[in-house]
Amino acid sequence: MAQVVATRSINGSLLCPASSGSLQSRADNLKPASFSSKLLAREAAKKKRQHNLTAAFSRRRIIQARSTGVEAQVIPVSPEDTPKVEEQFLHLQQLGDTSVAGMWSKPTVRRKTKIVCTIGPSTNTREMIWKLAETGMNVARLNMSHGDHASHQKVIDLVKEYNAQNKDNVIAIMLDTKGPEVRSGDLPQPIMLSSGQEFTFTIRRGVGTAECVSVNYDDFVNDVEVGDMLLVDGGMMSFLVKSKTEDSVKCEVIDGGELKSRRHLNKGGLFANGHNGSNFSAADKDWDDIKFGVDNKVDFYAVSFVKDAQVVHELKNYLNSCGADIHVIVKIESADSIPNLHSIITASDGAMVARGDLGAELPIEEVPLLQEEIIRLCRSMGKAVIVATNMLESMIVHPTPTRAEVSDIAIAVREGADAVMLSGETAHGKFPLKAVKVMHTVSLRTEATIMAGQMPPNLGQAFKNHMSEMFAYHATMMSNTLGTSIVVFTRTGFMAILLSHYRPSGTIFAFTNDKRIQQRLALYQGVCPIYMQFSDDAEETFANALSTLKNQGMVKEGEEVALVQSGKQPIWRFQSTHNIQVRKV
Ligand SMILES: Nc1ncnc2c1ncn2[C@@H]1O[C@H](COP(=O)(O)OP(=O)(O)OP(=O)(O)O)[C@@H](O)[C@H]1O
Ligand SMILES: CC(=O)C(=O)O
Repeated sequence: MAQVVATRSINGSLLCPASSGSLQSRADNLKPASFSSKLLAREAAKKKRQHNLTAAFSRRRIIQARSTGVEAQVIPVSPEDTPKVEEQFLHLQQLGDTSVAGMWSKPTVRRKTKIVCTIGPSTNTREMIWKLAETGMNVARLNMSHGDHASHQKVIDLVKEYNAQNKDNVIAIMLDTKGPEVRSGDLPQPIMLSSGQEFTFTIRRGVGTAECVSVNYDDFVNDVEVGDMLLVDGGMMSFLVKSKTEDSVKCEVIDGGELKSRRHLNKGGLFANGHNGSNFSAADKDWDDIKFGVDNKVDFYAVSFVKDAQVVHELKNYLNSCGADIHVIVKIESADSIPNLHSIITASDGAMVARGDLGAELPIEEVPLLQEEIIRLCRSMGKAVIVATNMLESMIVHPTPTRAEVSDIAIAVREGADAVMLSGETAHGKFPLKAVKVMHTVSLRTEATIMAGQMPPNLGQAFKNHMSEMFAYHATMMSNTLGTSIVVFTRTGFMAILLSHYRPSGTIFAFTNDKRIQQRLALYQGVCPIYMQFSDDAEETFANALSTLKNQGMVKEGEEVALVQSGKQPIWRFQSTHNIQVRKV
């Protein structure tokens, strides 16, 4: 039986949310901060800040004390990247977040758009994983094109250790497959190549000199023609093919630069015979990596160069056969995938706009249009969507971003991405923590200007026959109208993910009794996942959840929350199947 319980009367029409006083005041808060309002807010916060900073210092001391038992690790980043405590919290206060002293003060709480960080040499230590998590990382990405299983294992273990210690702020793990890509081989050190000089790519293994480097694709020589233009990393360097032998391709450097190890090669179009979306099953390394992910119970696979839905079905069948509950994010990065976008996304749990390769395979001017389209499609289909690559590229070497990069993040947030991703910025950049902080601050600021109720027009349509979708829709409407957060109980994550797709303006506090689900939910826009044992009694569980939120400073005494109990298999079926309530904390 469906039941809707409201413990207070709702004035005004749901269709005219602006008539609600609480919404109006929230709208006022969302207005872009003027200089004067910023100054007033600063004045008012001045006293509080003194107190908060003292608390922040003690919290930092606790964190430092926790890590003192750990063997010292070399952090290969600039010392400037270590944020000063004051600096760390000031920007939150400027954005109106005055709850910086509590354990829930972690930036993840208020920000809705999640941050994916690629872990590499700059960040693969215990200290840096901890710092990234405290600065705002929600998902740790492991790129299987680099490193080996031992190095990735170390990172997975560290993230799991962090999660075990910080139960309120868990980090999801995403394993990004190498895919059927063409890469140059290892070099003892980067080599400088100048325009006009000759350079050779060879299919011979293990070559890495100043004149010649190996390529990992046996059909490379057959696939390349004299006159072709080879692009490194999507165009950072380019090479004109001048001649071929049985095992090598001689080129003239057109756009020179620094060639490093394992660089991505494109042909300004497609390589044939499987590179650029070959059958996924053809890539043995990918299967080894997938199994590695199953063994380590990662949360997501990001699958490279998906060209059709078959690849996703194949992977999902495999995961079912070994009882692995891992979600599949398809990377949209090959020209072949574009005509099949709808079926690929339907088969998956979400998509990544992998702009690096997308911009190498298709004209770059198509990338922003495709980004908008892929986000729109994912949101209308209730799938997660991540925007990736070059978001803060200049911060690999500089401590501040370009203004264009800041706008890029703001656009992805406005378009409604679940997450924005950092690649080289956190993997091998000089300022990984500053990059996360910029992403956090820009996302938060942009979100503050987005008005409630911007759900995709056809989302409700697609789901209108399902009871839980109807409840997600109405819970969103109710919480938007009243200006409350939403509290939801979920064993599979389904209901929390569903709510996230409706993009309610308040936080979705998702209580789950499964730690893996808590981790998975870290990717989803607006969801704050909380682990809690459920009791047999629904009422007792609700009360526990509300007191947890209150005790941790997530909601205040007297505040109202919209509480949703629904889903494919409601938890307390015998008590009530579906209900939405408004409760006073
Ligand atoms: N696990 C790792 N070990 C060593 N270096 C890494 C690792 N992960 C990333 N890197 C470095 O960081 C760079 C940026 O990471 P990113 O994940 O964007 O890889 P990419 O090779 O540039 O592109 P793609 O995402 O298409 O694989 C890499 O080119 C590599 O130099
Ligand atoms: C992320 C990635 O693989 C790309 O942008 O190509």
